[in-house]
Amino acid sequence: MIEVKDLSKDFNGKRAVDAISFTVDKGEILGFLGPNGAGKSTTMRMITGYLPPSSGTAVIDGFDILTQPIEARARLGYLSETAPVYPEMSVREFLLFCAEVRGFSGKNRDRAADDAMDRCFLKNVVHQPIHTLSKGYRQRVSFAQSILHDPAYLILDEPTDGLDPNQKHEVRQMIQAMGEAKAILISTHILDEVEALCPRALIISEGRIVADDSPEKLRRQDPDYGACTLTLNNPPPAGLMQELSSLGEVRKEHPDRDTNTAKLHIRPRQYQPDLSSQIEGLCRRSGTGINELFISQGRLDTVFRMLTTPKNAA
Ligand SMILES: Nc1ncnc2c1ncn2[C@@H]1O[C@H](COP(=O)(O)OP(=O)(O)OP(=O)(O)O)[C@@H](O)[C@H]1O
Repeated sequence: MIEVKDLSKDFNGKRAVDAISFTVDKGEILGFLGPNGAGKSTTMRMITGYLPPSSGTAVIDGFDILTQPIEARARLGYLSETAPVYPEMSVREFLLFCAEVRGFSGKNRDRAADDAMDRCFLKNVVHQPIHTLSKGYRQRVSFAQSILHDPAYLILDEPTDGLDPNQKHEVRQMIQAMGEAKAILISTHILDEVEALCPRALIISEGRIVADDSPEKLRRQDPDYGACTLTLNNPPPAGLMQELSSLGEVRKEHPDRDTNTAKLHIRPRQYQPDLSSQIEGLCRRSGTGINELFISQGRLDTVFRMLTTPKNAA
C-alpha cells in the first residue's frame, strides 16, 4: 500500500501542497486530477523521494520514504513529467544502464531490460538512439525505465501527455494490464482517461484534496445529472408545458421548423430516478408523442470545473 500522510510543501513561503493524505492499495489505479499548478507533480515528487516535503511523509509497503528511502524506492517505479533520458544512447543501452543503477548485473540485467522493452512494445527500436525516436516512443522508453525492476507501486505523472490517440490507447492498455497486480497513482488532465482507467479519482485544487470518489459518483454532483432532454413530435401544448414545469426547470430549445419537432430540457430540482417515466406519462396523457429521450449521466468535466474553480473567479 502507498500511504500518503499529511504531505505539505512550501516554496518560498507559498504553500503548494497542503496536508494531503490518501492511500492507494494493490490492484488499484487511482486517478490524480487537478488544474495546472494544483500540486500534483509536487506531491508525486515527494512520494517518490525526489523532493523533500516541508512536513508529512509517504510510506511505501511499510517503508518510510524519508527514513527508509532505499527500501521504499526499490518498490517504486516513477514516470516523471519530464523523464530524464540520455539522448545519445540507444534504447537498449539506456535501459541496461538504468538496470545497472537499479542494482542488476549480468543475465539479470539483460533480462530486466528485455522484459521492460517487451512490455512497452519497444522491440523494433532496440538499437535506435533515443534522440531519433518520436515523442510516443520516447515516452515508452521512460515507461520501460520506470518498470525495469518490476515495482509493485507505480507513480505515473501524465503518462499519455503529448501522445497521439493510438499511442494513448496502447499506453492505457499497458497501465490497465499492470494495474491488476500493482498500486498505481496516475496524474492526467484527460478526464476520459480517468473514466476508462480509474475506479477511483482524487481531485486536488490549490494543494488540497477536494474530492475522492469513483468517477461515476463524482458525475452525480453535476447539477444536470438525471436531467432529461426530449424531442417531441410536435410543439408541446401550453397545458403540457405547465405540467412539465412542475417536475423541474424546463428549457425550450429552438423548434425544428423542417420536422415540426420541439426539444425540451428538463432539470429536476433534485435528483428523481423516475423522472423519465413521469415525463412519458404526462406526454402520453396530452397526446404528444416523444421522438427521443435522453437522460443525462452527468459530466466529469463539469464537476471538475465546479470543484476546482476558485470561488471568486466563478
Ligand atoms: N521548484 C519549485 N519552486 C517554486 N515553486 C514551485 C516549484 N515546483 C512547483 N512549484 C509551484 O508549486 C505549485 C504546484 O506545482 P505542480 O507542478 O506540483 O502543479 P501540477 O498540479 O503538477 O501542475 P501541472 O498540471 O501544470 O503539471 C505551482 O504553483 C508551482 O508554480
